[in-house]
Amino acid sequence: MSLLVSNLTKVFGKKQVLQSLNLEFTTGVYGILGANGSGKTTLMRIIANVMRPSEGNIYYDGRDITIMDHQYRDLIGYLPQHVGLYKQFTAEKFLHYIATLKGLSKKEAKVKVKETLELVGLYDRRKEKVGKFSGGMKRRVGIAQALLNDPKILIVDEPTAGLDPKERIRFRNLLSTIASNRIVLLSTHIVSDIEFIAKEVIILKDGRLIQKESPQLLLKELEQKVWKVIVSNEMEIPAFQQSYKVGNIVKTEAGMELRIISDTMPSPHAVAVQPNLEDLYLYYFDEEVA
Ligand SMILES: Nc1ncnc2c1ncn2[C@@H]1O[C@H](COP(=O)(O)OP(=O)(O)OP(=O)(O)O)[C@@H](O)[C@H]1O
Repeated sequence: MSLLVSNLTKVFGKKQVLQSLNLEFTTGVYGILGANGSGKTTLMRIIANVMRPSEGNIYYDGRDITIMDHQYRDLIGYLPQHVGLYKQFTAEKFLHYIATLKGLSKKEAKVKVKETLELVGLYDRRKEKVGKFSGGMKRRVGIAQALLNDPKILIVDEPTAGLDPKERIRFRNLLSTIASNRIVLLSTHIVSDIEFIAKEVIILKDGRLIQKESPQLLLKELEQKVWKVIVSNEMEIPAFQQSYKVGNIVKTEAGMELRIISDTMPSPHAVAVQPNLEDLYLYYFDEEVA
């Protein structure tokens, strides 16, 4: 199974939001990482076939998705950033309702609703109203609805926003399980979401592809670019912040320890340290880590 994004461009008015993107996906989780406004949602909407590109094509197993039309839609499960759940419905009733909208027969719906509720760990809570669920549980209902038609391609936009750390881990593991025989595209600006589960990380900046690599390779490329510098006087910190990207600053017995991302050694006493994905985010996006 393969999904090919070819020369994809999207323009809104005069603004070019996606610029000649070329990407290929096979089964597994792909993390789409980018700062706010980098084009993640636009890319996902186009792949989900709810928005048309200005230029370029998408091919599923070699076939243009515009020609496949509803056949392609049947292959897609999409969980947008903000999904409207019917709060008065129980989880089970809501899923039955969506199954009807997706054109499943009553018999198919019965099987799939049970199966997806079990998969997302909500079968025991199926009789409870969705409005009473926690953020994580609502996201799991969202995933369940996206999986009802047994999609080959699952697209989830910022799925862990607003979840607590425990819910986030649970959600990540769920996506990992689902991806064993599907393409899962996950957009996020939270680095830890993709650190452990993504086969590849796609870094978007201003609608351009900056990197597409496994997390391991991306980190390897950062070796000798992440440094630890200890300063004895706090007054020295602003000078480093002006000249370099400075990550965490920690107070230690030896003084203030600065984590610095720099292609060159930032000070004669700097020591190279093991890079992590937070460093990667700072390296590519000159911003605070979310
Ligand atoms: N329908 C639209 N009309 C005009 N501009 C749009 C439209 N949709 C998105 N944009 C603009 O396109 C750019 C990319 O938006 P997009 O939502 O794809 O980014 P994103 O990476 O998903 O950001 P976020 O993380 O904030 O959701 C933004 O500058 C946004 O304002």
